[in-house]
Amino acid sequence: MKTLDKMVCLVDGEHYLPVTKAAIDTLNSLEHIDIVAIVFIGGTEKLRTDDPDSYSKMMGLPVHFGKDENEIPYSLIEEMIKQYDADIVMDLSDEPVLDYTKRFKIASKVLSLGIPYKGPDFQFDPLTLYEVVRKPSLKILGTGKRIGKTAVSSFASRIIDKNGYEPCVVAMGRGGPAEPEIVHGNQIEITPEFLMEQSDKGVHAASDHWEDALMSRVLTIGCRRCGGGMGGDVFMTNMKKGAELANENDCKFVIFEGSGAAIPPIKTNKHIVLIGANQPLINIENFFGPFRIQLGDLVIITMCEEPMASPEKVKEIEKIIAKVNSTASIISTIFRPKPLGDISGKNVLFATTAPDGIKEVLVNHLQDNYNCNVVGITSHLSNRPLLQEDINKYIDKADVMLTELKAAAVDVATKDSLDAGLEVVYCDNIPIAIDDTYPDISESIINLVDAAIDDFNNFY
Ligand SMILES: Nc1ncnc2c1ncn2[C@@H]1O[C@H](COP(=O)(O)OP(=O)(O)OP(=O)(O)O)[C@@H](O)[C@H]1O
Ligand SMILES: O=C(O)[C@@H](COP(=O)(O)O)OP(=O)(O)O
Repeated sequence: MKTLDKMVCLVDGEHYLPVTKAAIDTLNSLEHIDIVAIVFIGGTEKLRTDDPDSYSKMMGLPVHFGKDENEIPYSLIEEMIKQYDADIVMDLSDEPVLDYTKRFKIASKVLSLGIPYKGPDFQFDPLTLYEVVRKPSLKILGTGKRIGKTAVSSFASRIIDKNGYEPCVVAMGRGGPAEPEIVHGNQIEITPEFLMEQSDKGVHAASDHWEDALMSRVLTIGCRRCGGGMGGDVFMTNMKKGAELANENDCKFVIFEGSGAAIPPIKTNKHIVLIGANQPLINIENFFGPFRIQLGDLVIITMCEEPMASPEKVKEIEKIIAKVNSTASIISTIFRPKPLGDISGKNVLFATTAPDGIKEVLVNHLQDNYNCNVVGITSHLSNRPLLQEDINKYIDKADVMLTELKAAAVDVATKDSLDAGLEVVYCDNIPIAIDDTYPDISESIINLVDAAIDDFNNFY
């Protein structure tokens, strides 16, 4: 049975008023729709009156106008949703009043108020947010794949753990398990041989929860997800079950980690949003980039160095974030590799998913800081045939396989190396602020955790 939807309609002056009125009457005649307000969003070509009273009289419903007829009244739309406690916004406007960018901006505002935004051939739905966590929590989400959510999540959980908050991480991924899987990263030793055993069982042993468990040594819960909508909702996930497991387990703070640009469908107290400086500006500034940015209490921009991004591009991204979300702290960062084992004096083959253009920087960092000799590097960890070629090329010269725990790290890199008698050492990626004008990353994370705990205590 359909419930009654309180609807706010967006109309313009490019439509002849009787045409708009006919559409409004059609909608209002449907039993499940109750139009509570109309917002006039611009356009003058067929507009005979811009007097709200006479327009409202003609429509037989309250019509609200913005202050400037040449601007889309975004705030007025938000106000009307709140004032009328609307359930849905229906867009009866079109070009030239609205273009794609303006429509995405309206969509972002409507979705962040938790209701759908609908037009003749589209509907965007708000995020699914299950209210299941019974502990203070935060989520880490991002604007794309491989922009550093796992690296930052591992870094954050280590800091949070070190400061005595007893965290656990619930991660979802497209290679995650059918049932949420608990990994006691704080208790078990995750060796290459152990990961091989997992991989031999047919599971994705480089999935994010294994990486989190290995890098941060805290309890992690691995979940799966399939599909990712434009606003970040997923088609299918077992993360709600994962959250319920976190409730039952021995931890006091929960970190939910997104996958690609998909957002954990769990209501949390605070949000860290990650943006890759390598991503096209259009995806950060347009579409549902701003929707994600506005969720952030802390926004971390990753990969803020050449060749991924020029200093000018990083500044531009910072400007976009500050415009969309003036209250969030922003930290621009780079990643540097940190081996989890001793590689000093060794000949190293390094396997990574980092872009080719940064290879030399990574090799120099490893050689300068870990007293090793990098005999080969492959950036093809996520392309099995090319990875195999690179491994064949260098394996005879190496004593150690140093690899990120991602993609084909276990089933190819670890397997080949163990077979060839090499030692396998896994490698973390550490976020570092690009200069000291930015807030300290660790301090910012701890402040956010404290704020999440306050928020949780106020609510309960
Ligand atoms: N200096 C660097 N410059 C650019 N990229 C780097 C650098 N160092 C590491 N990287 C890459 O950054 C990426 C971080 O990956 P990570 O798994 O943390 O991202 P993610 O957002 O969690 O991805 P997913 O959506 O798969 O969960 C890796 O591909 C890593 O190789
Ligand atoms: O399955 C997972 O855990 C992650 C990461 O897998 P790797 O790419 O690290 O293997 O995939 P995603 O979140 O991008 O869907």
